[in-house]
Amino acid sequence: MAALIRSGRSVGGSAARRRISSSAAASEAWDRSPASLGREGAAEIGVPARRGVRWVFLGCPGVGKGTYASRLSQLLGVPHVAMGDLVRDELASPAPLAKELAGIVNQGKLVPDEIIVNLLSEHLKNGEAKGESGFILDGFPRTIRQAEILEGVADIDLVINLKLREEALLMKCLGRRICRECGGNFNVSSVDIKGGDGRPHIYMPQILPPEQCLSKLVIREDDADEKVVKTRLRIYFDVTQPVEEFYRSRGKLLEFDLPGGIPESWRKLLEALNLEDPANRQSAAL
Ligand SMILES: Nc1ncnc2c1ncn2[C@@H]1O[C@H](COP(=O)(O)OP(=O)(O)O)[C@@H](O)[C@H]1O
Repeated sequence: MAALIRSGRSVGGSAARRRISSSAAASEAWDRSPASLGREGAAEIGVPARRGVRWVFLGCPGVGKGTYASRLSQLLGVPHVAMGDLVRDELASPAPLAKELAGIVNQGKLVPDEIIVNLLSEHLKNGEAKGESGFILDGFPRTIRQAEILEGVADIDLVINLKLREEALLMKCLGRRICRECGGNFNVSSVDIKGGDGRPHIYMPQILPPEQCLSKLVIREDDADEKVVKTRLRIYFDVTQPVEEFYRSRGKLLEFDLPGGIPESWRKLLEALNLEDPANRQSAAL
């Protein structure tokens, strides 16, 4: 396990770990990000570039962890590490483990911690060898044991907990489509759930694929069956939700209720993180 995430400096050991507010954590991490530091500029004046952010995304299946983790990874210049993709790559490989994994994943169950930690460790080691620093983890940790292992090897700056009502999660999983060629993620369901009892109206439009992807759309096996999606949601509530408390008690959890579709949610997430997307600034100026 020692191989897992060795790169970068640690921002204090576990005893010295500070309780930091989420927005303070975000702006502190932003200060450390290659995007704001300017790697070339730093090198020119002889200052070594500091490490990239180490953030984690938590949230139920279908909530959109992949979408927002991927956008933030581009914005902050750190790798997006999607645990589900690492598992699916292993499934698609001729590795002897693939068959065993398929049985677990296609039933919506969690892969044993040891296998997951090995897959992640290997991936991060390869990234480290290529000079990568920092990460945005999506889909890890999913158990308290995984969170403890991660805590033993890396200081996490911030954990973003994405939240959405259960009815919407179910619709989003069942409507998810992936382009087998470009890997693009789309959704043929639109979510429109009335507000009431203090809950806001939720509207998330379909995310339709471009023409060239239309004939190449596939459905993930674990999204294809409502029973399997419900199993994944139940497992999240039983096994993964305690991980939220693990980070809440360490002052690292940023709770974020998705307000609607991607443009609105992305804008509000950036606000909550005290970040600015230059692409948004440009389009606002047009
Ligand atoms: N951290 C993890 N621990 C155990 N199993 C995992 C983990 N991450 C991914 N998996 C396996 O891969 C599947 C797909 O993961 P992911 O794409 O992240 O799904 P979701 O869309 O449900 O969040 C999970 O249902 C599980 O079987």
